[in-house]
Amino acid sequence: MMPKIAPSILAADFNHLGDDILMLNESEADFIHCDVMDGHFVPNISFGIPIVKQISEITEKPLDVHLMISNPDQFIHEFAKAGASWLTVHYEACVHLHRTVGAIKEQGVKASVCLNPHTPVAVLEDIVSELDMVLLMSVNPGFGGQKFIPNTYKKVKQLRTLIQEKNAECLIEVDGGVNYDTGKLLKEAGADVLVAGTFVFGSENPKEIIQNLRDL
Ligand SMILES: O=C(CO)[C@H](O)[C@H](O)COP(=O)(O)O
Ligand SMILES: [Fe+2]
Repeated sequence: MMPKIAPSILAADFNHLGDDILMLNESEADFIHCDVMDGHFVPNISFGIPIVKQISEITEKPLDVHLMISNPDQFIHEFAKAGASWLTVHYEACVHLHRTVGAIKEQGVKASVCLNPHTPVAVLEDIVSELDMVLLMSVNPGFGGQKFIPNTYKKVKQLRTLIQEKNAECLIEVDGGVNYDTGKLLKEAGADVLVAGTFVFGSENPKEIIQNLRDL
């Protein structure tokens, strides 16, 4: 199956963000990945609710919002109202993960949980059946343009096995350091959605990169 592609606008030119969103409307992108960072859960600050809302006003693509924030429960309603179609919270940021996942679904938004590179897939055993997607970080969250961590391939395979064992219907998304080489191996390992920031927006022709990633 063709992987879905979620360009991360963290690597877009924020002086021309509107143009980049309109360009993505014309592309084969499946989602727009929005990286929200709070300077507390991760050592960087990106953007928040107002920017997500403005993107939602001009995009034709579902917004895949990756919350790298402490205490995400506090903001679920606001991000849903701002136009998120998917909300991803970090396992490491949630004390009552089952409650948080329920709160996302109550908003009519698809629920996704993210694991940092050091967090084993096994922690999802009792929640995976409730999820629409799992996001595996293939870099430490906080910055774009980092080097892919190869241990991720093993985690994709372990997650695929867990999803099958539990009869769950849950997509596997991978985020960080995705390019043609890592993307191909991720697809072979069983990934459904590839996030790509630097590789897409660092290129002269982002639409072609998106198309090629889909066709890997
Ligand atoms: O969540 C993220 C960083 O925390 C980004 O989505 C990720 O890093 C994508 O960027 P790149 O493709 O440049 O590695
Ligand atoms: Fe991300």
